[in-house]
Amino acid sequence: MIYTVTFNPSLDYIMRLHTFQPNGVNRTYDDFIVAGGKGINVSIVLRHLGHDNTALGFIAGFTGDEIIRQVKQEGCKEAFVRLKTGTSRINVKLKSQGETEINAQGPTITEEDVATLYQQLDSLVDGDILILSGSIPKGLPNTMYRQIMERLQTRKIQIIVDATQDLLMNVLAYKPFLIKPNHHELESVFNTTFETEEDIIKAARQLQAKGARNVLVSRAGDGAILLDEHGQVRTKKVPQGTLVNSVGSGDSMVAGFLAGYLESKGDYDKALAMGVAAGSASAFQEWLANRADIEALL
Ligand SMILES: Nc1ncnc2c1ncn2[C@@H]1O[C@H](COP(=O)(O)OP(=O)(O)OP(=O)(O)O)[C@@H](O)[C@H]1O
Ligand SMILES: O=P(O)(O)OC[C@@]1(O)O[C@H](CO)[C@@H](O)[C@@H]1O
Repeated sequence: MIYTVTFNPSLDYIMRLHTFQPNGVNRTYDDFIVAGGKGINVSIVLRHLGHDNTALGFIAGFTGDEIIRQVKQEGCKEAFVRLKTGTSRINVKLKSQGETEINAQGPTITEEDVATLYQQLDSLVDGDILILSGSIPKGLPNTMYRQIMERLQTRKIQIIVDATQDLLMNVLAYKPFLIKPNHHELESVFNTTFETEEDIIKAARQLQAKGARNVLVSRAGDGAILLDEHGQVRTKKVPQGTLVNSVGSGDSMVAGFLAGYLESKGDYDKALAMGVAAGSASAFQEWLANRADIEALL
């Protein structure tokens, strides 16, 4: 079974404005609200691709109810821990001349809530796949994902981590199956700016040396680079298309990569191709791509 964990789900409020003026009254010409949070996006795209999965994580308040409704509507199973107080966050995505995102902090998660998630994770068995994706709310340590991996280390569970900074670096010793930093996240890990593709590969190699089995670096409109567990470096350009909404394209890439890997029984060329196609298919439309959109780009 495939499980995703989203510690900090959201409703994404996508607003389109002709121009965005700070300190003024701005009005949208189009807006909509969709369930979000990285793990949830991965769950939805996996489901769109025909892969059953269960979304785990923490949900609170009326926003949480709407997130659950949408997750179920998309056909995903869910077993979110319902928090007793607070509300799941609303993240604002402003699309005008550029893209501005305002991601809220999210509700407080108590030790008791985390213990409930641990109990759920204790039921995972050999062969399961777990995706830990996105930020964690204030108050939780940046060792959170590492603690989960430590707890599961005696079982043969493939774990994918999409996180930034210490939350990501702390898991490497536990040999995640896949990590997917974007190139800006990789730059900030190494506190540098990449000039060439070779610079990116060098940095990704260092993460592999620290334990990550596969490193997939996404580069938005410049495609992606995969350093696979067999020592191969593969690059992929994006297909032609018009950017409509890039929110969730990285998560779509993770879902596409995993689906491609599973469907091809471990062929990394196919996994990378499906990952890029899924990322771009979502970037070229208002929301998360369907299987037909992804196959068309493949
Ligand atoms: N402008 C674009 N044109 C074509 N494809 C794109 C574009 N932006 C993103 N993609 C596709 O999506 C993939 C992931 O994009 P990106 O590197 O922006 O991930 P990310 O930063 O994790 O995204 P997000 O956090 O917004 O979900 C890219 O590798 C590419 O396949
Ligand atoms: O604040 P985080 O957890 O880093 O990112 C949250 C988020 O920006 O990620 C998704 C896109 O990848 C959105 O659905 C969501 O709003």
